[in-house]
Amino acid sequence: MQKIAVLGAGSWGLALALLLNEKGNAITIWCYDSKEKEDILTFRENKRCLPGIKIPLEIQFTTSVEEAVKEKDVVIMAVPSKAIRKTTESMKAFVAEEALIVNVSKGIEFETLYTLSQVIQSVVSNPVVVLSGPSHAEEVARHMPTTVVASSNCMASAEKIQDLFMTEYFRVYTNPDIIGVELGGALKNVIALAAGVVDGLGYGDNSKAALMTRGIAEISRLGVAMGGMPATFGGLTGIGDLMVTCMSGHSRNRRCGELIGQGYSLEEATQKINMVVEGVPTAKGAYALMKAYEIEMPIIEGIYEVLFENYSVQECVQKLMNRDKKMESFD
Ligand SMILES: NC(=O)C1=CN([C@@H]2O[C@H](COP(=O)(O)OP(=O)(O)OC[C@H]3O[C@@H](n4cnc5c(N)ncnc54)[C@H](O)[C@@H]3O)[C@@H](O)[C@H]2O)C=CC1
Ligand SMILES: O=C(CO)COP(=O)(O)O
Repeated sequence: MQKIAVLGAGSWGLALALLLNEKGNAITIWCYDSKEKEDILTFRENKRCLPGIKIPLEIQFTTSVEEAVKEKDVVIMAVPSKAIRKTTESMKAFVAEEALIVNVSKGIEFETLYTLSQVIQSVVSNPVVVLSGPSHAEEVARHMPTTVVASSNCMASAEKIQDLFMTEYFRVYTNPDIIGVELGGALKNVIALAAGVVDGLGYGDNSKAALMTRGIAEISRLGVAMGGMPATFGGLTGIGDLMVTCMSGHSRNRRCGELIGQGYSLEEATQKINMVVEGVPTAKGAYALMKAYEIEMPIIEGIYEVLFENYSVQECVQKLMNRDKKMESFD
């Protein structure tokens, strides 16, 4: 039995907490929002983001970071990417030196262009493991077979997390390529916004397949330039996560793109979804990385222009389809 803190009471934090609770661990969940905590305690459910999933009484909730992380063996970071640095700073004084930190959030810190494990590692010296892959909370919470990857610079830590999370419905692989794993998980959210635009515009499967295929080419081009291994982008945290996010009815990023394709503004779309849409801030980081590494990433550039430079989705499609003719390439 491990003592585990889960920081974040949204859909992913809760789904993973339920799994770890089923395996006999002692779970304390930190809520950022006291109203969210009260609602969860009243209904034993988070009706905003994981309706219909009951939360057992033995799972504890607190709004104190100190109470959540003190004397815990494992701390799971399940807050939005923009809050990773602040949340890590707030737990620094209380987290045990030997506690394993598991990041399950997906994004890039815009100010530093760090991956999220790099952000955590810049604040605390605990070993950090990233858990990523095609895994919607709504399905994991209903025990639907799911596969993910645990990645770390320390393989022994990745293997501990593999053992901690493995169940009959949740299969965990390890992969030592942490930069490749993190970039795949973060960047696919931007491509998923584009896939949603395809749905919103009423285009078909041809367009979606094109976006996904050329999207993974863009992700791996940048990922390899940043030190990732090419094979990682063909794996669960690359093409696997891209597929689930671009095709799923659960995907917040795809749905946000769909609303934008239907004519809603970015603000209206994110308000309607009322859950974190990581592709939006990540588009800014991805665009800056594209410039910094001088990599061609036309889909990511197009989404950036739609979100932040007032381009219409029609202009974006036209620009993509009328680029200079070229040979198909994957590097
Ligand atoms: N939902 C899913 O199926 C999956 C989500 N993820 C990732 O997990 C992370 C969390 O996503 P979800 O649980 O879906 O989000 P959510 O929108 O369901 O919940 C976010 C949680 O963070 C809290 N929060 C909001 N602002 C905060 C702040 N400034 N500081 C600290 N906490 C704050 C909210 O109160 C809420 O408990 C994201 O990076 C997402 O990409 C990864 C895999 C699957
Ligand atoms: O990362 C995810 C699934 O692996 C969640 O993606 P969405 O935010 O698009 O729902």
